[in-house]
Amino acid sequence: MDRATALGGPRLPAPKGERGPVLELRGAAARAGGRTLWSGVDLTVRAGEFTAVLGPNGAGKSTLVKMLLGAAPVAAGEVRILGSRPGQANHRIGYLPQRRSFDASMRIRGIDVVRMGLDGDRWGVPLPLPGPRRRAARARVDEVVELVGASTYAHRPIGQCSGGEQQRLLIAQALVRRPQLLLLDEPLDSLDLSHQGGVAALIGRICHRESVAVVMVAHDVNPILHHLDTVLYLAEGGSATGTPEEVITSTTLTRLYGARVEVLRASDGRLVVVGRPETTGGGHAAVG
Ligand SMILES: Nc1ncnc2c1ncn2[C@@H]1O[C@H](COP(=O)(O)OP(=O)(O)OP(=O)(O)O)[C@@H](O)[C@H]1O
Repeated sequence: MDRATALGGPRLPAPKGERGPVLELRGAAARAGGRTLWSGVDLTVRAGEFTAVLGPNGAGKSTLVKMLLGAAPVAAGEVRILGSRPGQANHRIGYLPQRRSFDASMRIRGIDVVRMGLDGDRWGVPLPLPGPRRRAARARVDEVVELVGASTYAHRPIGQCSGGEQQRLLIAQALVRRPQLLLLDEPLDSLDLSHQGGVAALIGRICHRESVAVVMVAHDVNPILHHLDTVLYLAEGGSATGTPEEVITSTTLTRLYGARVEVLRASDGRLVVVGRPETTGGGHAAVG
């Protein structure tokens, strides 16, 4: 299941251009605050694949995302994104950081927030463009707003949009430059259940229909379970990689945590982890 063995050793093969994997980690390790957060991580993500990064608070999930953007060092092993080292292909990556929301008094329109993703400077004032480029930019913004189903509220001040609507607009912003990889850090956090389901389905659709590779940090796997191809579970400094059916099992999580953990399936199909040595208040009712 851990793919290190299947892929044979820590060295990465030579880049294969656009047809190669979008993301590859081989024997990768992360350090922060003077300690190793995780090590020996192997992961391959290809175009159109949806990967969830799960694990308890403090396991180093956000640090992984920062590492992929070149904002946190690779402590050991190899990491390659779109054939380059982390940080060198960021213009081809759409990124949605953790816990971003807008104050109710924020007057800027949703559509302008989306447009900022196109201009590169997400929080600056868009530069005036010559006519044809301006029209192309406007068409792309409209296209992506429609893709995320935000057309009816995109012209409202973003501060007046609901959390789920804001999240859709931010996903549109991350998508507007046609990224090949979408990095999402807990995009379902703080959304109610119905919005979680809607945004999860949207991300699944973007991934599988538009062939965008998605790597998403999640606390609860349940809203995305049916859209996922791969799970990377980080805990206790180690990792497990594979399909959700391979990773989210009593056997795998017991091995990873080094303590008895039971995975139960509720009658509605939701997975419940019991006995996980949880480090914070996430509870035992979710997997992640
Ligand atoms: N720059 C830093 N300096 C010192 N410690 C750091 C730094 N960045 C992260 N850490 C620590 O590394 C650990 C992992 O942090 P990270 O944010 O990656 O965890 P996480 O799995 O995303 O957690 P959560 O689920 O709570 O968001 C935490 O203990 C955090 O305090």
